[in-house]
Amino acid sequence: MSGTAMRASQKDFENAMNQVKLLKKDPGNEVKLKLYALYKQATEGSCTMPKPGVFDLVNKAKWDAWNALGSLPKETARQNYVELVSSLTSASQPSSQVEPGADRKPSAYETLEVTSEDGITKIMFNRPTKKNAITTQMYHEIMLALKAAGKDDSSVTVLTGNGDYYSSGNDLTNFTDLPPGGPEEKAKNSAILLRDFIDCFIDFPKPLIAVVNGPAVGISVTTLGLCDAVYATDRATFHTPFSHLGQSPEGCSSYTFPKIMGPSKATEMLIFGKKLTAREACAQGLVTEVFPDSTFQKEVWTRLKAYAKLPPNAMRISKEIMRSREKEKLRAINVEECNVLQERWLSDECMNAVMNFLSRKAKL
Ligand SMILES: CCCCCCCCCC/C=C/CC(=O)SCCNC(=O)CCNC(=O)[C@H](O)C(C)(C)COP(=O)(O)OP(=O)(O)OC[C@H]1O[C@@H](n2cnc3c(N)ncnc32)[C@H](O)[C@@H]1OP(=O)(O)O
Repeated sequence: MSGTAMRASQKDFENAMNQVKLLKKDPGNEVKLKLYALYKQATEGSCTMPKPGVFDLVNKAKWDAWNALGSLPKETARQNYVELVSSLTSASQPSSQVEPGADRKPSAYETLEVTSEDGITKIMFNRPTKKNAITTQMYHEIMLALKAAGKDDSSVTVLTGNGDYYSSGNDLTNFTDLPPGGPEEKAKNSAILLRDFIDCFIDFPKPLIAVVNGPAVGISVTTLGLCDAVYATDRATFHTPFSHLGQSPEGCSSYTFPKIMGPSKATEMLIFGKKLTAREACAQGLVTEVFPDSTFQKEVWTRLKAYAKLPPNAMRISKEIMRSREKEKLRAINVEECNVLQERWLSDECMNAVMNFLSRKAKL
């Protein structure tokens, strides 16, 4: 088939189905759901299947995607399927032009961009089109990057985001990828993953600085309480909508937030989900300093480069003496929060909130 104006034939459709199997890169859960829905609509017509139960996350996500196509005609679904596959295959074609930096070593990370320069290791969340939401793969990559940065010869480490968001927190599609043991096994594995992830922050040996380039949500806010300094653009906001999501605090925030801002301000954030502006978060001690967005990057990086010239061993030792008394306590709090969350993730309140977001009924 050439051009999108022509109707896709059955042959085009079959070719597209074969091309999907040959895709070199996993197109991600959302695209796979779209492909599934279009395939079902093209071959069987509108969805008449009974809706799967709320705990049957994968089948429910598939059902939602198919059902959302309503009465889309079979021919249109076939056409859309062929076009979607075509866009995926052309995106994965190697470019004939040499990209700048093509001779650089391929990155060890798919979801991060990690660079080391001027004594600073910068770990940048790099899923800008998904507002840097943190997938399971990304949790693992951040842990690897932090462990490597803790041992490299840089003096300070920076966490930041690519694009307009710092991070929208946990990627809610993490809830749909169920192992054979179902939601219980997923919740158990996720609690272990979360505990190990947060331990990497607790144990990080050098100054760890968050450069908050835009809004931050959920776990990307709570981990700020474990960083050594937080610099934010005045465009940033800070939002922990745990109750809205049927969840409870993580990242040791049940301890660090009341300590930083006092119990009632922490209650507003962690229980009532109040979203703070950068200036409010600074007044409450969660943010170290706020900069105008227009000069944010320039001012912050000039300052960080100066800090990175300070003697690295002195900085390490000072951090150790400032933080060591709290480490055991933080680890214990981390375990406790993960245990509570493991139960919360299986609750109707949490499942419904996640499903509402995934079926596009709710946003924060
Ligand atoms: C069974 C147990 C499993 C448990 C697994 C958990 C493992 C560890 C958990 C640790 C706990 C962490 C707690 C938290 O972090 S809570 C916070 C979770 N985050 C959210 O609820 C944010 C949800 N996102 C939104 O409300 C909005 O996207 C936004 C951030 C307000 C931005 O809105 P805007 O209109 O500007 O942009 P879009 O919505 O169009 O976003 C662009 C695309 O990005 C996708 N997106 C954004 N954020 C997320 C997210 N957190 N999870 C998944 N996808 C996200 C969005 O869907 C758009 O995608 P599209 O272009 O394909 O439609």
